[in-house]
Amino acid sequence: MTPAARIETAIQLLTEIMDTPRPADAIASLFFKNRRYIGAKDRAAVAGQAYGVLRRWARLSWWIEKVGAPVTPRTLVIADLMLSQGKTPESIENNFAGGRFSPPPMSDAEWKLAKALETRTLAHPKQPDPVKVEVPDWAAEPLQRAFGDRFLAEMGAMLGEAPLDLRVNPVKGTREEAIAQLAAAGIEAKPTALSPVGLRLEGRAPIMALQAYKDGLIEIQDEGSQLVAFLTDAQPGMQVVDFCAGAGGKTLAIAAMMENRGRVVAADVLAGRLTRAKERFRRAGLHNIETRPLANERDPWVKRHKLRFDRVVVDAPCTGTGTWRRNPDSRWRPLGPGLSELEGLQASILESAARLVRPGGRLVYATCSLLPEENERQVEGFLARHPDFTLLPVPEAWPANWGAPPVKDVMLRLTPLRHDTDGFFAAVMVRKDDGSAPVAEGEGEAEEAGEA
Ligand SMILES: C[S@@+](CC[C@H](N)C(=O)[O-])C[C@H]1O[C@@H](n2cnc3c(N)ncnc32)[C@H](O)[C@@H]1O
Repeated sequence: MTPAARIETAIQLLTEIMDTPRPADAIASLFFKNRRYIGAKDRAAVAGQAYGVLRRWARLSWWIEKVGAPVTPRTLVIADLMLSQGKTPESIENNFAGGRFSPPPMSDAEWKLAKALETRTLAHPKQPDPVKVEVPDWAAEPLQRAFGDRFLAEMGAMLGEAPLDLRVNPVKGTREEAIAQLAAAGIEAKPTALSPVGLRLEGRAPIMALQAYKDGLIEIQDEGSQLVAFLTDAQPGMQVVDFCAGAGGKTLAIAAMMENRGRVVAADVLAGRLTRAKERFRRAGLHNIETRPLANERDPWVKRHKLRFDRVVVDAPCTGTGTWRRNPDSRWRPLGPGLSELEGLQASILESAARLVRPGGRLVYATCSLLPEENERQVEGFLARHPDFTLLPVPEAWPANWGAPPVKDVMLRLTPLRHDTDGFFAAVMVRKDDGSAPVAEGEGEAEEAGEA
């Protein structure tokens, strides 16, 4: 592809991302699937340009609006070429030559924009703090309140790309074996600092094409997500529910901890996600997982199984503010419910799922959000309504034989700045075992769960 064709294709991709209410990753993957003639290097360049704009969106938009131009995929790319890539207006004009494989010629407003940005840099001291660190309006106030004078540093650490983390599946092999297999494929992987079964790769690698992946020895999972799963301290033989299992990232880690013994129920309201998760369970060689599609969090299955489970995980739907490095588009186009709707849903899911926990059992509440409204406030509210639950500090919840706990705090709050993981929150609560809990109804309804 010529540089002009790459620019035009990036503008097309960006237009699809801005116009389609789906995650950018899904849109990009379909975009390239429909254009198989685009080779790997060109694909990387086109995606790099489009994602670069998504990562620099607020600062680019700030400049475009300052100059009085409309914010469009074309002006965003023009501003990015000027401010991030040091191009001149003339060189951009040369690429915007029209014809089959180039962007149509620049309008007067676009030319004026390019000229106005000559000698400028992306950052400007007059940019408001949220613009400097690419924080959208809907999240600025709660994040500023949460981080105080660390706001700029914490959010600044979310501007770059996330590393690629893997989790080694102990059912299939050791971390050393995985490192050796990756090295044989020319991929350097280093042990993660906090997860005892994690590996970190700098840069991208075609993981899914590797034999180690196909054999289930490695899975893609952020180190923070691995740590949340380990806080269950799920033991072989236990009964566990992963209430918001989704595509099964944490279910896999939990079932592997249990060495394939006992039972894990992967539940979710999206049956399609559970179906996709089954393939991952199979690849991982895990046979102790059942799937349970739920109509909603108050599905009658919950009542029928109350007080039955040793461990219940609620990995609640959330704003995903902790994953902005991976999903820069989610800052600008939050696709699910808004914060206040999520707060109600999170409380309702926690309330219902808690019924499943047996006396002495654990309830792990987690999000990939950095917002206290979705995290500490939910846990505090739940504990105030349920004096039969108490908080178990992270160092006490952490499995005894898994090395040092990742943090010394009562609740787990991971951020890219401080832990070099995605942003994650988790709190572990235990139902008191003092004989005051109601007795479980009926027994042995395992056969009701779907086959994994
Ligand atoms: C953060 S994602 C889960 C990610 C997953 N645990 C993992 O580690 O890969 C939250 C999940 O909650 C599910 N969910 C949304 N509303 C729900 C509800 N009312 N009851 C149960 N699950 C729900 C969503 O479908 C989504 O899969």
